[in-house]
Amino acid sequence: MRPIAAACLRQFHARLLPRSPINTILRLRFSSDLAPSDMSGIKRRNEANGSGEKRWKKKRTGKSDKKVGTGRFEGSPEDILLDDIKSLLRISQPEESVAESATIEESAPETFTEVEVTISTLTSTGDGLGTSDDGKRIYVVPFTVPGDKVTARAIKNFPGYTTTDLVEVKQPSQDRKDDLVFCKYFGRCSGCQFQMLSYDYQLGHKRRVIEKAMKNYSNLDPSLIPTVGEVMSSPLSQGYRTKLTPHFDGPRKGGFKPSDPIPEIGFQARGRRFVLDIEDCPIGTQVVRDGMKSQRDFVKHNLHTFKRGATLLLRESTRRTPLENDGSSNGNSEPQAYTDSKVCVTDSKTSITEYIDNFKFTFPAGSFFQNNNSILSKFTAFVSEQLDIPSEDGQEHPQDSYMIDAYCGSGPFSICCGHKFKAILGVDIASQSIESARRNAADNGIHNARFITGNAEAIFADVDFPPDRTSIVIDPPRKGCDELFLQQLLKLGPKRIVYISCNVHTMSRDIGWFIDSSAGSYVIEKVGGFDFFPQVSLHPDVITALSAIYEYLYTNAK
Ligand SMILES: C[S@@+](CC[C@H](N)C(=O)[O-])C[C@H]1O[C@@H](n2cnc3c(N)ncnc32)[C@H](O)[C@@H]1O
Repeated sequence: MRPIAAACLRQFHARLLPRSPINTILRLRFSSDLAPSDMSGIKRRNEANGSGEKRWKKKRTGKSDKKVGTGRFEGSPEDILLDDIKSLLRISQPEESVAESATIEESAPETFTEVEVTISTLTSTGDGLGTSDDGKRIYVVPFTVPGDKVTARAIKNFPGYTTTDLVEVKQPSQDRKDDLVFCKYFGRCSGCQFQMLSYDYQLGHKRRVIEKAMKNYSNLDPSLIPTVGEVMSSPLSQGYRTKLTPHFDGPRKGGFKPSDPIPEIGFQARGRRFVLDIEDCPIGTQVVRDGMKSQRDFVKHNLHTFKRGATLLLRESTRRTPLENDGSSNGNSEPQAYTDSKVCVTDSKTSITEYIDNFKFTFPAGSFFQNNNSILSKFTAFVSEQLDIPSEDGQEHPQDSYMIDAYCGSGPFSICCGHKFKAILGVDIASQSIESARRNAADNGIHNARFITGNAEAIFADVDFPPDRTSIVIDPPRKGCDELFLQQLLKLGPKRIVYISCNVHTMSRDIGWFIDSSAGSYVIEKVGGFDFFPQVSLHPDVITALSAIYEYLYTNAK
């Protein structure tokens, strides 16, 4: 079950730098009642990972566990937060003393007592961090900004750090803009924790998260990492989400009874395991917000029909009606060619429609499609440009070039970028998405595309495109690419690779492995971000797009 804001971001330690004991020790996971910003799946994660204290004391094995291979780094929010804590601890006290002696008790406050904290850092997960007076303990304080002086309530102690609730901002940072907060659930809901930051500040922070991720998790020499570009803003910073999934809990057995009270219907409460009742969510598009109200009413009036708790689906669908050419204008010089009307779909099997520019996409409401339509036009245009293969003598994209669309979903890249390629091959593990991709390609006049269902690496058995005239776009889920896929990609050696990710941490891991393994055959040309999730930290908050250019792999072999 996902709360309102899914997320993404992460880290690593340069292989060329010495790894301190604390690096390894800190690869523990949260085992608290609290968790970082994305609370989804926390129960399962806690059960799987055991106690944080044991993990803290885990000894390093001497092997990097952040490379492709066994025990590879998964880029979870817990790992990322812990690495940020580790960095701050390292600044405030000698590494050895932290690594060897950290215990829960050391300088730990009593649970539920209040502490005064000055926030010095904003983590990649979106939490503020401050150090205790003796420098031996870090306080993790949600909804804070570097420079804030706050009172926080200790919730749970771990070796070296304490998770807290924010009680009061005693002296605000100059970067805190509380008048920007637009949602009445701010501070209690687990989503949209950046509302008190200007949008420019949010974009700057997300850029720093990408920089940190590439530096810490790619294992690459810094000279191989280009300057991280600006994070491109979303045209809409509120009212952009075309999909919301509020949920409610229910009895484990026997279903709801007529006498049962109406449960809380909403999103995970910040730092708690219960659902916060949410009547309205202003980051949803208007039709999705309206749908939320009517679905809440539906649950209230039909509670007895639910056997247990449920996740509600609210998904925007667009009906586009061509206009008669009556000379009316949309305000630009171009006459308006259509009108769009929106409806909210709540059945996951119902087919819905979205447009990116004039490209039309239909897919089942429950399947994957990007949730912020407002940014898709400039994002797909950017990806299209990165896929271009410069010809020998200039900038022109050769006519006889080919495209691979790995993790293609219902085909947005094949369709928005595919017109300039001679042939396209797409792959996705979800057969439903592949059916949609085939239909969408046909509907949009892309007749040279073939889509196959399977693991991404299945593409390599099927592809016969000449590598030096092939571009590939890779858009994996948050866990990144499988090792086998990366190995075969390296073997194929396509001319251009555009890696897109909603988890910059696993992306950095994969790209680091790839660049390193290519032994100079590939270089990273560009790294930057697109802010798909304004107001939100981590999951999925920034989509990163990176392009690597093929230099000479296989040149001599052919
Ligand atoms: C982030 S989505 C991207 C989808 C598409 N590119 C888009 O922008 O709509 C990741 C996609 O990877 C697919 N996927 C997950 N694991 C996969 C695997 N092992 N092999 C191939 N596809 C996979 C999912 O079904 C999903 O469609």
